[in-house]
Amino acid sequence: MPRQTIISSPGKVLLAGGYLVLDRQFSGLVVATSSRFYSCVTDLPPSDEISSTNRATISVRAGQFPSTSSTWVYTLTLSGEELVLEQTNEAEVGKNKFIAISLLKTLELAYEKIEQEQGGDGVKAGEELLRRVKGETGGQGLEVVVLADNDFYSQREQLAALSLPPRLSSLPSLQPFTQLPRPIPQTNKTGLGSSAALVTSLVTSLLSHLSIISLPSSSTSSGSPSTDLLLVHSLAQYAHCLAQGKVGSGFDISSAVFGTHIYRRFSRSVLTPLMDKPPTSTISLSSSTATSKALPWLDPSEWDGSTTPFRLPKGLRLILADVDAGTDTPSFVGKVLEWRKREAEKATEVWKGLDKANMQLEKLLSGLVEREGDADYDATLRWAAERKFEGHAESETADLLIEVRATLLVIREYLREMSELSGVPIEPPEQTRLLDASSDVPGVLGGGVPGAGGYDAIFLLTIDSPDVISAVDDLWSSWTEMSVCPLLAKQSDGGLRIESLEDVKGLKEALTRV
Ligand SMILES: Nc1ncnc2c1ncn2[C@@H]1O[C@H](COP(=O)(O)OP(=O)(O)OP(=O)(O)O)[C@@H](O)[C@H]1O
Ligand SMILES: C[C@@](O)(CCOP(=O)(O)O)CC(=O)O
Repeated sequence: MPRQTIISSPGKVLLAGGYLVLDRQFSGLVVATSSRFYSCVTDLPPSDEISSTNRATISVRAGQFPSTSSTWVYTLTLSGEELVLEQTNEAEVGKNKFIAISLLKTLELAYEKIEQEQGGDGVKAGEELLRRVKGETGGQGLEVVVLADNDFYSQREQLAALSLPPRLSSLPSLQPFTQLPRPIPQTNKTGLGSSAALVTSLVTSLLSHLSIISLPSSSTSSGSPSTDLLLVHSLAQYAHCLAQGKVGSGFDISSAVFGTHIYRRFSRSVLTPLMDKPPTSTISLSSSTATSKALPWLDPSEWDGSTTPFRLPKGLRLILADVDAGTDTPSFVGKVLEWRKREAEKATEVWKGLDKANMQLEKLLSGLVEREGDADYDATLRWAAERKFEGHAESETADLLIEVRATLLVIREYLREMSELSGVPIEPPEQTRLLDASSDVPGVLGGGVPGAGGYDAIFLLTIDSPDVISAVDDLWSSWTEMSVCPLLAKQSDGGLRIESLEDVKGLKEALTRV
């Protein structure tokens, strides 16, 4: 049996803090999802041909997409004082920047770690890295298969093909890792952060497989993270920023690594020296290039972002929907920030007010977490599932639920004000109507547009009761103004996870399907 390493990362929902979280003064509430992205690394067997001792193959296949257009093959060659990574099938399948950069930066870091451990002989460290890529048995290299839970991509067509309506109750009928008909660029994503979860699981599975790091069996933001986990975080942030061509806030990578938490970003200057390096596909093994190493900049002690523990209270549920209004997602961030610059005084007022409401939401949700053990907690949630939160507050838990509802409305008001002032449809009127109607369903606390907003998605925070969920499902399936397709995902606290093949439903079948 060839050696195999499987790592998964959760998707994300930025419940509160969109735009604000780009600025270190403010933080955001990021909730990880139960839907995950998997990266499976397996040793390739030795080849029958006389394989070159100074070369290894690394192939990465997006398992649920057409394999002819979704397998990227690279060779890693040791040549003098360099390791060179080259894609061999670019003419046939094109590039996948997120994969190519993740591979290169992971190998670069792996090389630097080995060099550090071995006391500084560059070429020897390069040889050792190549040996690890080829595995104990001297195989051809590594085969990676990446697979995302169905939620990451729109499943409207797949449901229609099974004659199923786009309802929550239909989703379990889809095969896990359902095969999608078109290549990735022609596939609609749902906003769970496929590229961040891909990069995070990919770099971690490779570092782990090459014995560069060792991970705890599960990672959440509650315990203090290990140095290896923090290093994975900085590497994934770096690779993701390079592939995106910009330094975003990084909340998506942070939740892919640590799970649900309150996120405060790292200073852009942490990554500037690495982002400014000229692009290259080689790793120099010469010790005279010590100044251009990545490791010193990725050292966790240099990173000033923070993750503060936070989770949704027991008995509440996050429901998500992919809203396909048929619009392009324009570059909202640039326009909003332009407006913020132009009208600094007004924007600061809005930013501060919105931040206060976001932090109030965090305080109320944490207040509910503290009450989870109270004798009346479950009964109060049952009460809330039937009422529309009007009327007399019957307990402190009820007070908190009512306040959560009010605070979600305040946050939405601020986002609409931002929309109006900046001219960017963060919560456009179509979404307002959908959110208002959804918030009117008994047992729904409220909702909003996650992250940057727009027409793409909505989230609801509800009492986790089958009646409430099916009432939401009914409303959404009868909604005519836009097509609303629910996702299966719930909130989940965990971040990166080591997986075993048997424990993930459908994974074994998906890995053997070509
Ligand atoms: N299953 C996959 N296999 C390989 N690459 C993928 C896969 N899913 C996404 N990608 C990569 O991520 C890119 C999409 O990244 P982009 O940053 O545009 O979207 P995103 O913000 O992650 O989207 P969303 O949040 O909607 O998932 C794709 O072009 C592809 O390079
Ligand atoms: C607008 C912004 O704050 C959030 C974007 O979130 P999302 O990708 O729409 O979930 C940008 C960022 O944080 O990088």
